Amino acid sequence: MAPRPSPHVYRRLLGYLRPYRQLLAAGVCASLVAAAATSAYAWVVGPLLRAVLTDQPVTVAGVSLPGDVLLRRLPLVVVALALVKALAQFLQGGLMQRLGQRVMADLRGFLYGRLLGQPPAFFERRHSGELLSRFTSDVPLVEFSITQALSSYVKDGLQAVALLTTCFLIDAKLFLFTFIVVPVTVLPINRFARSLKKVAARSLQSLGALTSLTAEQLQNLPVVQAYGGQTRALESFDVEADKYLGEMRRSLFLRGAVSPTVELLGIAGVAMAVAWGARAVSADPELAGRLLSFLAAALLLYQPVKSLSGTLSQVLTGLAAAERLFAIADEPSPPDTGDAAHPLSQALVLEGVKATYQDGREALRGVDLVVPAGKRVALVGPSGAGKTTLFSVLLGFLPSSGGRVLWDGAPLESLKPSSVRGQVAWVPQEPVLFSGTVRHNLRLGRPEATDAELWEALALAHAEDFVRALPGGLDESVGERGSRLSGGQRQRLALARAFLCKPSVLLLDEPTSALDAASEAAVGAGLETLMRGRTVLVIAHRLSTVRDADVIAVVEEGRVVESGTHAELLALRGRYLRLLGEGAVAA
Ligand SMILES: Nc1ncnc2c1ncn2[C@@H]1O[C@H](COP(=O)(O)OP(=O)(O)OP(=O)(O)O)[C@@H](O)[C@H]1O
Repeated sequence: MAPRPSPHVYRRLLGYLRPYRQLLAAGVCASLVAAAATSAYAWVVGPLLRAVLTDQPVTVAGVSLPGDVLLRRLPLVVVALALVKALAQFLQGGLMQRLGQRVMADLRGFLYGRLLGQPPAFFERRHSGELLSRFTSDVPLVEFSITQALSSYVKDGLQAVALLTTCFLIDAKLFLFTFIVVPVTVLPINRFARSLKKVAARSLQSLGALTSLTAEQLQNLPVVQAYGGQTRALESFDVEADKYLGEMRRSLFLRGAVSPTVELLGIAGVAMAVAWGARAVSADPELAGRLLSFLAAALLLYQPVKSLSGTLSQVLTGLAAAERLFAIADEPSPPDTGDAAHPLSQALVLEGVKATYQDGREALRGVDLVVPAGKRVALVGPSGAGKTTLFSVLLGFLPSSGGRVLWDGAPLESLKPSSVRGQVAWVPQEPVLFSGTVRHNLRLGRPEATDAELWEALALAHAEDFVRALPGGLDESVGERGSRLSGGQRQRLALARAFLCKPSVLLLDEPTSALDAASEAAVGAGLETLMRGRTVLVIAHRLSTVRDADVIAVVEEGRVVESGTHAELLALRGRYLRLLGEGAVAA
């Protein structure tokens, strides 16, 4: 999807403020107080300086006061104003930061939620490193631009408006003369803004590529090292890093140029005011006090205007990042709607099922298969035949491009995908564990499971003894991807997790490789218990599994080419026999 234009993105970001209207209102109030206090400085500075420089009585707010009274009272007023301003700014900063943080937490949660709903095909098109860079680089940029922008736009914007109004009220003619330059500043800023946004988008893209490259090389470092690929890895890193540096150089140049340009134009305006004012004062000495207040207000304008122009460049970078975030979040995800799937009671029937990957490869070319409820069907076939693809279709990860899958007679598309997955337990060949405790890993499919249920599942998976022997028991941490457990132990935890889901259908990619004989026996015993009484579709790697199956389906080139019992298929003396001869199924 093409990135949306930025006004839309900005409006969309502002939409995230809606739930926090009160916080925003409180922040704006605090800013108003701070802005009023800043303007009041300008009003008192002129009379104060006049009282210091001359002996004559000075008029403040229509009251004529002698110089010594003014000198006694005005410093107290200045301190009081400073106090009010400091307090208001402190409040304003805190409130706006809190608001920005909440908005960003919502945005981050929204993005993550959208990612979690995407099918595997979405992730195949993107590098995980690139997606990570959205969280690690883009989200903080948006966050910074929102918190900074809110704070600065409200605080500095109000102060600038208050000070400009003050200048106008002090002397309208002088105001018009001085600030004639203001519209002139808008033109270069606008040009800067457009170029800066383009450069920011390019540098973010470049950073994403750099993150992807680094993540992939580091994740697979042992292989990179084993093949002596460090130099090549470093070279490709340097190429990407140079690209990123080039984009950043352009971005920093533009960012650096905004503030000085605004500053230069502002100072030119003030210089003109001084020149004009000096001439006007010689004609009208009464103007001197007003001129001092005017200049004080104009100089006080310097800080908010400088801060606003700095904010502008951050906001533009943040907008470019937000555009990238929304482009990802707006990718359509398959809807989770339809009828609820009930436990399978009759059969799972596949009629001419076809499936094509995004690159156009047709991995299933018309699979016909009946999996009767409560029976075991073993899939055998050479590597690349389409066995795993079949599981992807059944789990709703890959839509079928032809044919039908019927769940007790109901087409799979008519059933709610999450309810089908609720009925199905998928045990992949390589168990997937997450860093966290044993309990955390077991509860993946059933977060509400009690400890008693966890122990029951562990016992059924033949994993109870080893978990009891762990110092922390259920609270023992398993390490990243379960690295603190053996392969067999990881596999048995994965089985216990499947038990907890109480599935009616089991999709099993039989775990055999990388297990020693003792582990294999334990895992095999757990598997046997898991399969008992359930409808099982198993990608078989062991002869015993194939022999025990009620139906064996031989898959080749995306089709079921033979099916029957072990004895029937042996008698056929066809593909099955040849597969056994080729060692596709281990003894
Ligand atoms: N994500 C993908 N994108 C494109 N093609 C794919 C993808 N996954 C698998 N394929 C292709 O689809 C075909 C079937 O693959 P599949 O993984 O289903 O085979 P398999 O029978 O499970 O093989 P193995 O026993 O080696 O795991 C293969 O030609 C494979 O290259």
